Amino acid sequence: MSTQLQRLNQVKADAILLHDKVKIDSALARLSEFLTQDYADKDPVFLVVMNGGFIFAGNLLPKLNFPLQIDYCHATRYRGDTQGSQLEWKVEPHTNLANRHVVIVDDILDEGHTLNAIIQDCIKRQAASVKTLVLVEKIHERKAVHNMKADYCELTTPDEYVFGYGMDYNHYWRNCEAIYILNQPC
Ligand SMILES: O=P(O)(O)OC[C@H]1O[C@H](OP(=O)(O)OP(=O)(O)O)[C@H](O)[C@@H]1O
Ligand SMILES: Nc1nc2[nH]cnc2c(=O)[nH]1
Repeated sequence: MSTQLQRLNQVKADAILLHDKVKIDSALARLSEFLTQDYADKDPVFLVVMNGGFIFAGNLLPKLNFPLQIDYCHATRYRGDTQGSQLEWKVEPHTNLANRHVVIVDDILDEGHTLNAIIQDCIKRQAASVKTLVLVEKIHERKAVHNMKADYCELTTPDEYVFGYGMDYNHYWRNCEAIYILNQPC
């Protein structure tokens, strides 16, 4: 096995389990109830933020038994690193969001710069409403907007780098079915 693969396996072996599959599944069940109450009659667009949002969206959206559309955008500011920098738009939404109820779906609200930029973009596109749906919120005082919170979120993480369930470590391990805290020097 290459040293790179050995290193990646070691990262997973050393990581600390934060939320297991059972906990994530029950968070998804609660989210699907709230979203059904709020959006069943609203013809919403769920705008999935690539790459991190796709596993969360792929598991949650099939639980919603009402008409909805799915689009995606890709904005990144970590690029496989554990520290964020300038936000880069890679793909903008394709759907015309004017007068639509938009729910932005992402894996994590950390400092919130990514979600904030996408919210502003949806407002600029004249969406009727814009809400945020994230799998996990990181607890700290460095939010892009004071006290920023997602509209829909059922899990939190301490102020540590996490991976799994869509979130990467050096572009790997998005495929973990649980969420782990990285336990290596960054
Ligand atoms: O709240 P913030 O501090 O802005 O960080 C959150 C963003 O960081 C991650 O994306 P990343 O830039 O790693 O791109 P990726 O989804 O392609 O991995 C994650 O998927 C969120 O979109
Ligand atoms: N994988 C991952 N991506 C992030 N983007 C912002 N914070 C994080 C984090 O803790 N883990």
